Amino acid sequence: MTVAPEPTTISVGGDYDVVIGSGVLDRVAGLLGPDVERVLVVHPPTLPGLTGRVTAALEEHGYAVHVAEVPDAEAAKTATVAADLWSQLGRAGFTRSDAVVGVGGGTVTDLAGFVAASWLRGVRVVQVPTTLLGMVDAAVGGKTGINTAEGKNLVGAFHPPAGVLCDVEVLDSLPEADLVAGLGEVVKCGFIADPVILDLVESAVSEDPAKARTATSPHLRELIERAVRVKAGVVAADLRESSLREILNYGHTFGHAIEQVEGYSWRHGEAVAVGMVYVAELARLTGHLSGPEGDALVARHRSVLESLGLPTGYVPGRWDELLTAMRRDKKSRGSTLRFVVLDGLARPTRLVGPDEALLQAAYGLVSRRGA
Ligand SMILES: NC(=O)c1ccc[n+]([C@@H]2O[C@H](COP(=O)([O-])OP(=O)(O)OC[C@H]3O[C@@H](n4cnc5c(N)ncnc54)[C@H](O)[C@@H]3O)[C@@H](O)[C@H]2O)c1
Ligand SMILES: O=C(O)C(=O)C[C@@H](O)[C@H](O)[C@H](O)COP(=O)(O)O
Ligand SMILES: [Zn+2]
Repeated sequence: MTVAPEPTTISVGGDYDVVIGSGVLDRVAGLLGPDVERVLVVHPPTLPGLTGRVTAALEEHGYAVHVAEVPDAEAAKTATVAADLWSQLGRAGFTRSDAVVGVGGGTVTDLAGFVAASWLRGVRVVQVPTTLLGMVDAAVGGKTGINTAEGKNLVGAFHPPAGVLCDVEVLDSLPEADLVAGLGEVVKCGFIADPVILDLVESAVSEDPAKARTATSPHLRELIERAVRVKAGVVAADLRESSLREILNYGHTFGHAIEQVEGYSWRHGEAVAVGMVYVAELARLTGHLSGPEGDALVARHRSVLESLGLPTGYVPGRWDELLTAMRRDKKSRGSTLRFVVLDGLARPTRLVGPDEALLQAAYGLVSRRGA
């Protein structure tokens, strides 16, 4: 019989904890604090069982629980959905000492966090991510937001959670494609900060490619913890993205552009995977990566992502739309585009205002018919 390892607690700058383990979902009440009376539990339509467990755990502790189901996936991250939640909070009389709990993937934690940030200018939020991507990235760090017709995450706030509960058991029901998309952000942490992540992924894939893509992979718990440590360290040092935090945006300028151009039919982690190959090629074209080592690092982007089943190419012929979307990236300053690129493995830096011809050439290097 294998015994599940004890939960791991990772502190984010001493401000709040991320708890990772089996069965930790039921600890939700302990994170709310003594003053809270009312709790709004925000969840997608796909998780009635998990939401019921969270709700029961809260009711057992005497909280007045209000449950709000929101549309699935990216359709949750709209002003209309946020406004509906504000109405629910208003009708139920939520005060500044009440709280929001987000139960779901990154789309739900982004929305729940934003609603908590904006209600009465900020109430407590506890995040219970139920996807790999939510656990390793979206629920940690206090970046909250919704989309507008013009682009991804264009409205939002920095609002750290009071705590994050990553119950790894819930990943058993996650569709494989969503698990793989979450591995895209894990791999990102490998390239920008912790290369052991890449070694672990590569060794898992060489042992058994199918196993590396499953929730029960023996490496998954370690990968989750390593990615959370990367994110926690970065956001503790630079919550408001004045500089260092931008490294977490590796691959996102092009990735977000794909998501928008594709009407959010691509998973975020898939689009970021292509975005990372795009910036790796851009780094080579601009001399940030050079020589055999640079070539090997670009090739490693493709090999590790493809070994997991993530996409590394995008269709040709969409340059104008992609460029328009990239201009709305939050790292842009005026008409100057800025990218996170690598000077080497785990050596992120900024590329400011590259020549448009090079941007388009990098697109040429990732574009493939049928991608
Ligand atoms: N705030 C941040 O720092 C940050 C970081 C990374 C990504 N994000 C955002 O996160 C979003 C992507 O998150 P995601 O990949 O989790 O997508 P998602 O929230 O759309 O979830 C993916 C799918 O999995 C389903 N699901 C969730 N948990 C499940 C479970 N345990 N079992 C079965 N099905 C389950 C959902 O209903 C959905 O259909 C994007 O909007 C992205 O912009 C935010
Ligand atoms: O936490 C961050 O900072 C990140 O950039 C993490 C990203 O993985 C995430 O997708 C984030 O939502 C992107 O933020 P944005 O500022 O580019 O909208
Ligand atoms: Zn992301």
